[in-house]
Amino acid sequence: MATGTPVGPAVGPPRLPLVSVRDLSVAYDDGPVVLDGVDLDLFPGEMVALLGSSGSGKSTLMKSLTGFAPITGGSARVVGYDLTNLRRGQLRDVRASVGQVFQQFNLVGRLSVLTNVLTGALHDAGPVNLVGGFSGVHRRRAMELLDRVGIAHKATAQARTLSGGQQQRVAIARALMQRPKLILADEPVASLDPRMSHDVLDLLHEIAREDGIPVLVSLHVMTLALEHSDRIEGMRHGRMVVSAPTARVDTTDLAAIYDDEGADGDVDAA
Ligand SMILES: Nc1ncnc2c1ncn2[C@@H]1O[C@H](COP(=O)(O)OP(=O)(O)OP(=O)(O)O)[C@@H](O)[C@H]1O
Repeated sequence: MATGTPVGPAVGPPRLPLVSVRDLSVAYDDGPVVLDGVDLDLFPGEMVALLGSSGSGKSTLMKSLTGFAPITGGSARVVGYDLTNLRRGQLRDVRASVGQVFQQFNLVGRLSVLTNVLTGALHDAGPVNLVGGFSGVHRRRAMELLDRVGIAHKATAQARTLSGGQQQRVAIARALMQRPKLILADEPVASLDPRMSHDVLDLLHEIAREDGIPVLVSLHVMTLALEHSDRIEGMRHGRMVVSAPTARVDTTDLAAIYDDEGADGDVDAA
C-alpha cells in the first residue's frame, strides 16, 4: 500500500488533522461489516479524493463522519469531537460544522437560489421563515457566496430552472453558508458533463486551499481524481488500500483499488 505525508507547506507549525479515523468498523443493523479497520486523516487545506468501486464503502465512510452510519469499532475524531463518545447536543454541532455536497444537489427546486443558500444558515439563524426571516447579515453573506461561486446573477431564479452545474454551485454556496470546518462531497459530479465536472472540482479545490479546510470528495472517474486532488484515498471491500499524495499514485495503487473490477478512466493515465 502506498503511503505518504499529506501535501502542505514544508515549514510552519505542525498541522493537526480535522478528521482522524482509526481502525474504524461499520455494520448496518447486525449485517455484515461494511467498513473494516479504516484509517483516515484529513488536514486543513487539502482536497482528498476517495476512490473505490461501487459498494466499496465510500458513502458509508462519509456518512460515518457525520453520525449517519453506525460505528461498531475503532475511533473517529471529527472537527474536535469524538464521535464514539458524544455528549447531548454534540452530534448537532458536528453536523453544523460539516458542509455536505451530494450528487443530486438536494436543493428545494421551487425556492429561489438565494433562499436555498440561506438554508445553510438555519442552524445559527434561530427560528426563521424561509421567505423573509433571515437577517440582512445572512442575506449579504449568501449573496457574497453566490458571487464567489459565480452565480449571483441567478439569485432570484427558482433553483429548478438552473443547469446541473449551476445547481451544484448553489449547493456548494449553501455548504459554505455553514462556515464549515470540513466539506464532504459524495460523488458531486456524477450527474454532470465533463466540462462542468472540471469546473465544480476546480471550485472545491480552490475552497480547500483558500479557506484552509479539508475537502473529501468521492469520485468514480479516476482521471478526474488524479487531476483535481492533493491526495488519494482508495477503498476496496470496506478497507483502505491506498493512501498517498496524488503525485505519487501509480498503476500498482490503482490496481489495488480496482484490480479487474474496472473504473471509469484509464489506469495508464497515472
Ligand atoms: N443503509 C444501509 N443498510 C444496509 N447496508 C447498506 C446501507 N448502505 C450501504 N450499505 C451497504 O454497504 C456497502 C457499501 O455501500 P456504500 O454505499 O458505502 O458504497 P459506495 O462505495 O459508496 O458505492 P457507490 O459507489 O455505488 O455509491 C454495500 O454493500 C451496501 O449494500
